[in-house]
Amino acid sequence: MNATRLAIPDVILFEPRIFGDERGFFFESFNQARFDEAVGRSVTFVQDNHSRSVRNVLRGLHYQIQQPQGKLVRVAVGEVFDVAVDLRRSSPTFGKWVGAILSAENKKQLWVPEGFGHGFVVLSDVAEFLYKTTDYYAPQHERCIIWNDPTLAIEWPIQGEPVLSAKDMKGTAFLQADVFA
Ligand SMILES: Cc1cn([C@H]2C[C@H](O)[C@@H](COP(=O)(O)OP(=O)(O)O[C@H]3O[C@@H](C)C(=O)[C@@H](O)[C@H]3O)O2)c(=O)[nH]c1=O
Repeated sequence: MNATRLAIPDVILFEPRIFGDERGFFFESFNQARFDEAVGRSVTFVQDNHSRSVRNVLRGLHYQIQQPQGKLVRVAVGEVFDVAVDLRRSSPTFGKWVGAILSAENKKQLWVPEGFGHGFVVLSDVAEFLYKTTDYYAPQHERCIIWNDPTLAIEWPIQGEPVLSAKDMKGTAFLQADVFA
């Protein structure tokens, strides 16, 4: 497993070692000891999520202002562009974003720590998105920043308008959003 810190160093891209043979493939999709070593601390996950979306669906930018969730995300079907936005005011990279292509083919995983907004857009006909979270879903603490916020200026690799949930259409501007200390 290869672990690479991105331009926001707390965000880590994992590339698992794939064992292919005539039957298909095998890889460790999660290894607690290796994960903790790469992150540099002990991380506990409490929830696993799985969503399916069609092309151009954009989910995000989501976070929980209390009970913040670290997320280890991956794609089992299709391809997405996945984004993490640093929402920690005290961070040197506050308001910056990083993105990565995650796909069933490349099997990459992104570690999006607590204190980040998270979202993705689907680049294939369908995508199945799997992720582990470090805290439970708490809708009362859920916040959404609008995907196309001009201050964040995320370069989503799509043409035209994405497909959004009613909730995500009403996302807040970054400059008005609740953020972390
Ligand atoms: C996220 C979540 C949703 N739900 C329910 C609430 C709702 O009825 C339905 C769909 O929820 P949403 O529209 O919020 O799902 P979705 O837009 O996929 O939300 C997810 O987006 C990505 C980008 C993230 O980062 C996740 O943390 C999460 O916020 O599922 C749960 O029961 N548990 C959960 O953990």
